[in-house]
Amino acid sequence: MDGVTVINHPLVQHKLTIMRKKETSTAGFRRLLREISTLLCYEVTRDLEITYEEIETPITTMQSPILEGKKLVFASILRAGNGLLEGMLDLVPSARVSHIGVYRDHETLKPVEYYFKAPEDIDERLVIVVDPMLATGNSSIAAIDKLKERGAKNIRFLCLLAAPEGIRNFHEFHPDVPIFTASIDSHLDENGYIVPGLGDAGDRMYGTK
Ligand SMILES: O=P(O)(O)OC[C@H]1O[C@H](OP(=O)(O)OP(=O)(O)O)[C@H](O)[C@@H]1O
Ligand SMILES: O=c1cc[nH]c(=O)[nH]1
Ligand SMILES: [Mg+2]
Repeated sequence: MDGVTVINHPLVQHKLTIMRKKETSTAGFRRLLREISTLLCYEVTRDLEITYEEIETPITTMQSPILEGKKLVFASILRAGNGLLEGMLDLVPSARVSHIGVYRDHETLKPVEYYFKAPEDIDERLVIVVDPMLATGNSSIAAIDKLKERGAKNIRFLCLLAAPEGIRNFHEFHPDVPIFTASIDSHLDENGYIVPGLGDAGDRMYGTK
C-alpha cells in the first residue's frame, strides 16, 4: 500500500503474536509493547540524517557519525501511545516529547481532545507520532491536525496495527505523512475494533477492563 511501510522483522512479528493473545497478562503486554517499540523505532529512524563529529579513540582521532536526537520529537497519543513512547526514549533519550490527549467516543467513534503539549520549535523538528492502534484513523488524524496547527511540517506516524479503512481515511487528510506499522489487519468490526486486532490497547496496557 502506498505511503505505508510494514515492518516485517521476525522479532516484531513474534512479539506481536504474543501481544494479540487474549491470555497475555497486563504485565506481559506492557513489557512486550516496550520491547517491540525499540524494534519499531529502529526501523522508523533508519533513514535519518547523520552528522559527523571529531572524536578520539584510544588509538587516534576520527570523524564519527552521530544522530542528533534533540532534533526529534516523539508525540504520544494518550494513553496507549505512552507504551510505544517509553521504548523509543530508551533508544533516543535526548528526543523531545509531545503529549496529545485524545480518546475516541465509544458511540460516535469521533475523537475527543483533552490535552496538548509540544515543544515550541516543533516546525524545525521531525515529529514521530506514536499510537499502537490506527482503527478508523479519527484519533491520529485529529492529533496530527493539532501538530500541524502548531507548525509541524515533517511528520511520520508509527503504530502497531492498522486497519485498511483507517489507512484510507488517514491518507485523505494527511497524504504527506508516511505510516509505519507492524501489521495491516483485515477490517474494522461494527464497534470500530480492529479484526483480528488485539483488543483495546490502553485497557490491555493498564488493566482498566
Ligand atoms: O483510529 P481510531 O478509531 O481513532 O482508534 C484508535 C484510538 O483508539 C485507542 O485509544 P482510546 O480511544 O481507547 O483511548 P485510550 O488510549 O485512552 O484508551 C487507540 O490507542 C487510538 O488512540
Ligand atoms: O481495535 C482497537 C480499535 C481502537 N482502539 C483500540 O485500542 N483497539
Ligand atoms: Mg482505549
